[in-house]
Amino acid sequence: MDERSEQYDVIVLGAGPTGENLADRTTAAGLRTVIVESELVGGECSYWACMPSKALLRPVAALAAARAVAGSREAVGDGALDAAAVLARRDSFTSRWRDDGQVEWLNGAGIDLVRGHGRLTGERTVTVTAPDGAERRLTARHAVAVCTGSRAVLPEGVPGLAEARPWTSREATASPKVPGRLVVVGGGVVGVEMATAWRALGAEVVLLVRGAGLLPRMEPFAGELVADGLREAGVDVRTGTSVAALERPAADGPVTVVLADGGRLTADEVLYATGRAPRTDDLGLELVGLEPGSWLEVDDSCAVRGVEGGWLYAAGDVNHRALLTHQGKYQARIAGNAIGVLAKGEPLDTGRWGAHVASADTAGPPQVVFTEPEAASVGLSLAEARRAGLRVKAVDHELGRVAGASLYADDYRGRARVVLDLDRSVLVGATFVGPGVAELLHSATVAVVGEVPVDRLWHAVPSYPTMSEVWLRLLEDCRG
Ligand SMILES: Cc1cc2nc3c(=O)[nH]c(=O)nc-3n(C[C@H](O)[C@H](O)[C@H](O)COP(=O)(O)OP(=O)(O)OC[C@H]3O[C@@H](n4cnc5c(N)ncnc54)[C@H](O)[C@@H]3O)c2cc1C
Ligand SMILES: NC(=O)c1ccc[n+]([C@@H]2O[C@H](COP(=O)([O-])OP(=O)(O)OC[C@H]3O[C@@H](n4cnc5c(N)ncnc54)[C@H](O)[C@@H]3O)[C@@H](O)[C@H]2O)c1
Repeated sequence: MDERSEQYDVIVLGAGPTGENLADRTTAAGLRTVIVESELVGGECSYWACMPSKALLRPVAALAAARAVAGSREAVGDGALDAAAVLARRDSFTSRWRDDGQVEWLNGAGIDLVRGHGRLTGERTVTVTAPDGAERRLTARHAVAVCTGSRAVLPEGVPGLAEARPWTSREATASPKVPGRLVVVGGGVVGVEMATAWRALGAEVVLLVRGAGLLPRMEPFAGELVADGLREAGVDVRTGTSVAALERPAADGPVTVVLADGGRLTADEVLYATGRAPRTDDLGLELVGLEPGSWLEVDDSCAVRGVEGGWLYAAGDVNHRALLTHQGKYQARIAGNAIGVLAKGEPLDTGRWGAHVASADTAGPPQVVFTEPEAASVGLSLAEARRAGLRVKAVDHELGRVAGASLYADDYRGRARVVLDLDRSVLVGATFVGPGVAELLHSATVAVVGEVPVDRLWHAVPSYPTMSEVWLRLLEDCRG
């Protein structure tokens, strides 16, 4: 070992939710672990993604819920959200972009923190460049885990895009003020959530979607009901619409969005919500024969494929298996435990649902889209199940016909679908769309991941009168 290097058992690059959980697991396994962070401990999720976006969206749902019920509707009247109070609450959820609380957690968990940009400079070796340019060399006895996440990606070849200084998810979640007019490009999760939030906070919002509908990875009815909700809230949703160019002649002036059909829109800000790219461009990946800037391909224990000695791991967004905080944390538990077991010289548990296999990524991870209505899904959509060659049928039910839903909101509108594998009589997917469905999802996740036979699910009795009684109707049709 080089005398100038500091030796650890495990080095974790990136202190987002994935890196923090991975470091926690390896530390719990008795391995001395250091985490390297170039920005804020807590990562994208805490400061520019999940937490601030959900802090902006929760008041929208709370007001909608009050409006949906006679009696409370009269109490809130036509009042708009108090934007200043919502933004202040968002700021408190991001700890005003300070990470002292999370650093305290690392200290308590016994994990060392080194601040700066980490880069591989040899086998099991990382060099960290601090903001002042000082360098530290760290070596790992057992593993280096890359948990560096992803950043927003802007499309290439759109004239004027860079000069227009578009918002990405960072500005959309952290803006200190409500723009008067906002154009959102992209009908994925970031696009629909941020259109929902900023519209409710008072912006005029146009949502431009190049495809035929919103939320293309979910069942088609999810995108349709979310589009209805956005339109009812006053968002101008335009499908089949592409941007040809942007013009922002004055740095502090408005931006003009030129559409492919020749139309023009003027806005104060334009948000590009067009997907993510891995933060692997300056990581020294070439040292291990990998392409800088690529997603890191891993096996089911999150070990990076093709690296001799099996010492390099990648978990969370950076491996592109499932760009969700809960899946990153799940992979972190799997990979952290795997590193711990291998360090003891013991074998991994690699069966389909083994302790060291991130099988839930491939079964179809759960996801909640916090729009109004909410959309929640787990497992495969009907189309995905068919593409996978399964013999399936979809069973649908209008949620509003369930007593719990009709109590939840007057004129409740929502839909549930389960996808039944006819050969095994288990559910392989479920989708719920409607106000307040987020908390319904975990029951479906347990059913899908547990591969619980429909005849046994029949004995899982939902409480009356909750929305969960939709399970009774769905299961009746599955059995019938
Ligand atoms: C607007 C928005 C809303 C979202 N909402 C949700 C949601 O509600 N629920 C959900 O499950 N998911 C949500 N996501 C996705 C979620 O944010 C990501 O899946 C999650 O942050 C991934 O965690 P991670 O730890 O892999 O990466 P990150 O959170 O990106 O953390 C990576 C960390 O690595 C650091 N880093 C990068 N390179 C280096 C380096 N070379 N050296 C040192 N440090 C480095 C970064 O500074 C960062 O702190 C949302 C995403 C966006 C954009
Ligand atoms: N509630 C949640 O769980 C949540 C919330 C936000 C983000 N996320 C995660 O973060 C990730 C990133 O979200 P996202 O919405 O940025 O990405 P996304 O991939 O979900 O959606 C991007 C959308 O932009 C469209 N697009 C791509 N290039 C385009 C272009 N040049 N012009 C117009 N449209 C274009 C795509 O067709 C796609 O529909 C997602 O994988 C998501 O899972 C999760």
